[in-house]
Amino acid sequence: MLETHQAPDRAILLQALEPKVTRDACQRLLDELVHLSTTAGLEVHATQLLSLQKAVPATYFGSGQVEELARRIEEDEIDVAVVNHALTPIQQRNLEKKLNAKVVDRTGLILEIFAARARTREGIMQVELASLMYQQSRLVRSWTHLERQRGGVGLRGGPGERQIEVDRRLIRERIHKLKKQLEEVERTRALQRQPRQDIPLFTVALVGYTNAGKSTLFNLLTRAGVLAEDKLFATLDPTMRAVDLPDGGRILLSDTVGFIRQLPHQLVAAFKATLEEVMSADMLLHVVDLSDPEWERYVESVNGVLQELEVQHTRTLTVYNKIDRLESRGILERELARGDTIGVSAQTGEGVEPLLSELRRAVGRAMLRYEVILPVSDGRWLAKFHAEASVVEVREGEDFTTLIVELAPAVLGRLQGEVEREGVEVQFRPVD
Ligand SMILES: Nc1nc2c(ncn2[C@@H]2O[C@H](COP(=O)(O)OP(=O)(O)OP(=O)(O)O)[C@@H](O)[C@H]2O)c(=O)[nH]1
Ligand SMILES: [Mg+2]
Repeated sequence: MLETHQAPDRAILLQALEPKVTRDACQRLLDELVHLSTTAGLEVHATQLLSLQKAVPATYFGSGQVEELARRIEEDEIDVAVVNHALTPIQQRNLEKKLNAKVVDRTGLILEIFAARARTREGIMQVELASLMYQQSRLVRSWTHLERQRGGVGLRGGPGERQIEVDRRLIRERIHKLKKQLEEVERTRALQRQPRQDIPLFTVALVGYTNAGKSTLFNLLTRAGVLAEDKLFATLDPTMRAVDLPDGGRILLSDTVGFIRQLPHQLVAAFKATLEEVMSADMLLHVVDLSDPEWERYVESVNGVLQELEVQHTRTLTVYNKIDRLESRGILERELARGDTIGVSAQTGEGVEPLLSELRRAVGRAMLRYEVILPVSDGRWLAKFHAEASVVEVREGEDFTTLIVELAPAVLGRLQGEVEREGVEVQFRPVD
């Protein structure tokens, strides 16, 4: 683990210049790595692009390059080399030996960030599981690490195959146990969620590239005070809040973990449960940081993940955020002309009213609007409507109360059935 509580580790960030990729594109990947490394609590001392025709099996970079790097690392007293690629366990181990520094690859770095940011029990377990699965493939390395710690004391002839076996077994057992616990947590969550499926609240999930401003927008919309900071992955576990829309009506809004290009596959699997909220949402708000020159590329990555989650057909409104930072509004105007888009600044609040109205319209389209008339004395059914429907208006009469409610078709059917069975005096009338 990177020790973020002490003085930050000094890091050099390395990106290969591959033959088919332009120098500009590689530089942008390196810029993103700077962002990720800072988020992980590293002090970025230097960055370097290294030409690479083909990855070298033993050390990833070529031997001349590695020697030069080793010299620089020693001179500049660098603690960590971050490589913006997936290294094999062998490459990582060899590089650590030759560079005499800790070597972290892209997956390892993202795991570190996720581990530091996990909040809920489920999130923490998911990260541990992903990280154990990552370690499992790297056991050789963690074994050499153990050997170094023991300082060659020679426990029963020193750690050998037997020690690897023991470590392997321990990791396997822990993985097995975690998987079971996670299943249990997920079952409980599914149970807790069940009543919600019946509640006719329109569910909206915020999705988008990391740092796009989802949590800031979420806060603005809910005033819930959810953690928002200028670090990547500030949100790891989804948060859900009810939001009151102008002219009545409520939605359930959920904030989600930021997406990222090439999310390590171990994490995609581990975070599927976290993204369940996205998969069951009625509508997605795809938040885009329009002030980032890379925004188009990020939109593509996010769409890729949405496709993986099989939600590419869910109604999506693209929310161009951070418009307060734009020097010219030309791009914004061009993008807005495409439709199903809106420009906002989650920071200044600009554009939030139109966004709320847009949500209001979406709810209106998805839900049925009914006028319900019930006897004033019937407190039980009044409470039922408040609990199970979105009550837009209440008109108190002398003998009867009239409600304007919005509800999902399935809920309407169920409530009408109950009214009939119980023979209560409740009338429904559609409103357009
Ligand atoms: N100028 C400006 N900054 C913004 C705006 N919205 C968000 N930010 C800033 O952008 C940074 C990231 O915002 P977050 O809301 O944490 O982003 P996020 O999408 O939730 O990020 P992850 O949870 O890491 O995926 C913070 O420093 C915000 O203050 C905006 O409209 N304008
Ligand atoms: Mg966030």
